Amino acid sequence: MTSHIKMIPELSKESVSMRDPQRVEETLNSMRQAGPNTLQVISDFDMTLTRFAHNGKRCPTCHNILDNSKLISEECKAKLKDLLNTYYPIEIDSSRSVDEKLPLMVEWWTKAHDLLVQQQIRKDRLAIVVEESDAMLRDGYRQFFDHLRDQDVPLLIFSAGIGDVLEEVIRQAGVFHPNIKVFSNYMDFDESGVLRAFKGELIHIYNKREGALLNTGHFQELRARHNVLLLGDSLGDLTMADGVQNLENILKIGYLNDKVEERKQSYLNTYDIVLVKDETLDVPNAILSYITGSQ
Ligand SMILES: Nc1ccn([C@@H]2O[C@H](COP(=O)(O)O)[C@@H](O)[C@H]2O)c(=O)n1
Repeated sequence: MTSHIKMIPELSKESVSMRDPQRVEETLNSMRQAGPNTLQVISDFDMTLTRFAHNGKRCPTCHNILDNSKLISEECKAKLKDLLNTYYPIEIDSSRSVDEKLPLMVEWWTKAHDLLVQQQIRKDRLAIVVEESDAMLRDGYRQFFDHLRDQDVPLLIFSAGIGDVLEEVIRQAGVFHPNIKVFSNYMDFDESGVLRAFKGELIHIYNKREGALLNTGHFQELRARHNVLLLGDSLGDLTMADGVQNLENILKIGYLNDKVEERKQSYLNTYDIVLVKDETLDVPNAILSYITGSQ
């Protein structure tokens, strides 16, 4: 193993796999030399910044936080559960192509959002359902968020979840710092605070590239930050940095949470560092400390 990688003991964790450690070393070296002023972090949210499981039990996504809450009728809960049981296996099915999955993912998100809109969800109840949920950020989250704030490194959270719920999760954890920007599906409430639709273009798991290209203003503001640390948990997350201007170095870290054997090769082919069933932010934190010269 090479020297820079040795400097980051977390990369020797059992959960870590790398297709090309040499490339990881070279990228880390360039990013460290360029320093924190040239860095931006782009991260997915559900199952990337949040835990996939805790004590053997699945943790909820933003959608699941609402789906399982007291804001949803029993009948609607059953329908949302049916949708999850139908479409989640498709999302993680490595035998189907993205082209085949894409329309089915649009179908899932659209049907789920239509059901949520029928539930007359009140904006002022979101905080309480997040509080009562089992949502959990990954271990080491405080170090992750606080370090990026302290180093003035912008964090873009790019999520196909629900922006209002996501924001509430990080707000309640006390880490919704001013360096954070969120691209996600936001709820549209009427004047009495009742959900009536979702705003803007739908973001689902396979159209993050289009979402990135719609937000050129954000990437224009960050044009001097040509080094990117990208964190994701699906192959769709790999396109989250497609709007970055003057990209020089990108290091992609992928969490492989589910169907590990079937999917490991495709993750190794596309992510620089693959974290298998790792519920922590230890590796991203160690890499950030290294790049920003804080270790
Ligand atoms: N009705 C739905 C639709 C999607 N999901 C899950 O949300 C995840 C997307 O969010 P990211 O932050 O990872 O972009 C995705 O992995 C779906 O499994 C859901 O739970 N319910």
